[in-house]
Amino acid sequence: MAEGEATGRLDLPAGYRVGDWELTGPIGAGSWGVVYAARAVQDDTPVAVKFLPTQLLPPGQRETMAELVRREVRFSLETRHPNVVRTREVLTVHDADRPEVDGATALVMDRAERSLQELLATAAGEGTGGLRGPLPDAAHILAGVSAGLAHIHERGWVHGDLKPGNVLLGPGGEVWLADFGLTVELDGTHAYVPPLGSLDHVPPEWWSDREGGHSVVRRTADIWAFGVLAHQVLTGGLHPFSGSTPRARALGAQAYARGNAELRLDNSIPDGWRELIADCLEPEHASRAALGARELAARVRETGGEGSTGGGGFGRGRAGRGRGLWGLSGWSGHLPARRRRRRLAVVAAAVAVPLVAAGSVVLLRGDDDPAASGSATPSASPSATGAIPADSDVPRDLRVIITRAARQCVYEDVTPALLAAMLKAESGFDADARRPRTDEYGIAMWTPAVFKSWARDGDRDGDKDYMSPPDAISAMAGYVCWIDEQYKKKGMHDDLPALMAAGYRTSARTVIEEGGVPARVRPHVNRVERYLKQYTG
Ligand SMILES: Nc1ncnc2c1ncn2[C@@H]1O[C@H](COP(=O)(O)OP(=O)(O)OP(=O)(O)O)[C@@H](O)[C@H]1O
Repeated sequence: MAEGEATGRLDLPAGYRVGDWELTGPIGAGSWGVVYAARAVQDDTPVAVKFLPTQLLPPGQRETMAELVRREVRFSLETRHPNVVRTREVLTVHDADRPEVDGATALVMDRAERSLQELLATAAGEGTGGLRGPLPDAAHILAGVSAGLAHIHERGWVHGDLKPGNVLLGPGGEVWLADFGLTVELDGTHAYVPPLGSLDHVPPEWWSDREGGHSVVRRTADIWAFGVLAHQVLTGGLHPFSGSTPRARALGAQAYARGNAELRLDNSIPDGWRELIADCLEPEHASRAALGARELAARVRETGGEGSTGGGGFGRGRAGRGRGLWGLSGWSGHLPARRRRRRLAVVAAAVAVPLVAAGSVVLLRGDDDPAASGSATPSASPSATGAIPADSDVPRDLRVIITRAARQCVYEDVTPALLAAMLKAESGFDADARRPRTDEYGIAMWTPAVFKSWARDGDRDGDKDYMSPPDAISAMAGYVCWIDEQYKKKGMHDDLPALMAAGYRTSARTVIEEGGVPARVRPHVNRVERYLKQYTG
């Protein structure tokens, strides 16, 4: 696509009032919420307000999303612990002038200075020549995370999405776990969740153990995630499984779990920490279960020489420096590798799955998704549902991605078949497609500068990349959905697929101003229509 549009995201001005809180500026957006910095009108207390808009979703998604919001609200309000971010208030926004936020849930939280993810990114940026070291106050951070985890587990919950992005660092050195929309309450020892996760932090069994399209989630998923996170914190960001992409690292973890590879923790990690991380990264759920979060927290404190886990000291050198950082086992630079554990070949029999961002949860139907199996819905024809027919030329691995992306849109005329037809016309489904002359790249032919406004993390690997098909297609769906809405607002209800294809090639404004498909993109739109007809019969 060659022309830009203003972003369709929530865009609230500084000074915007929500209850007794006044926004001061945006902080960032996750997959299903947008976070703003704010202050108390009465006394300037700094807070962060997370907006969770459910009201614009179609009924089916809205219900699921509302359930996830209820979870986040319930857990946030029920929990009081120094290592869990405090939610001060939960509000519903009433603002008829701003439909994009009217009816949204707003969580007012203590404001962090940054996330652990940001700290790791800074550390990676500062490392030179590939040299990395432990984060300052690594022991303090890990003590806080493990104490928060122990508290959550003792309440009968699983965090489900433990990763550096969900660990917040407060202004006074506090370490807070955050993001509970995906937290589940266990029913006995496990719960069932949609099969999604942050690829870098899900345990190996996540890939294999499903029931009815859902995965079992157990506390040991959090323990695995902690092991990965601890390795990252102690090495300035290195993942315990090598590989240049999350998927490659996940494959490494699976090879290790099957007994085909050794666990190779970074040599720079001292022995005490190595033992601890290796116990968290036991390949089987059952052996991981031997390490409860409370014991884990005690071992972290002991290893790191941390006395308490509350606030204080972060960034000021209280914890970790000198005696504490490398703890009782001391710093040893390049110690001999930890004793090799014999790994039995395992077909993962037990499962634990971190939950992931709610936006994705809403969209995912799991393995019962017709697109996932490549087959059409048995009860409705593809032409009626807009599903991608099983015998089409749409590559199998793209079908589920396209279907999920289409479901992100509240409007039923943004169908998987339409997105597939557009992708075929744009790039012929070629993930490496390039048109440097017009600055268009990847499967959805995004112009990088335009992609920035619409970027989505479709594969949940932590970045938004226009060359990644899941990211590019998810962003395409969001953009097309927005274009569709613009037409509807202008009373344009006819021939919407053609108008959407034209808008994607030019812009919604151009199409609206010209009152239809601009002549210069007519050949392209004809192609989209032809492919759409093939897919819908
Ligand atoms: N209480 C807070 N104080 C300061 N910043 C916060 C707070 N809560 C969240 N943030 C920041 O706001 C941004 C969006 O957070 P959010 O929890 O919505 O999504 P995320 O965790 O980044 O992504 P995802 O939801 O996809 O996992 C992030 O940069 C996060 O660090």
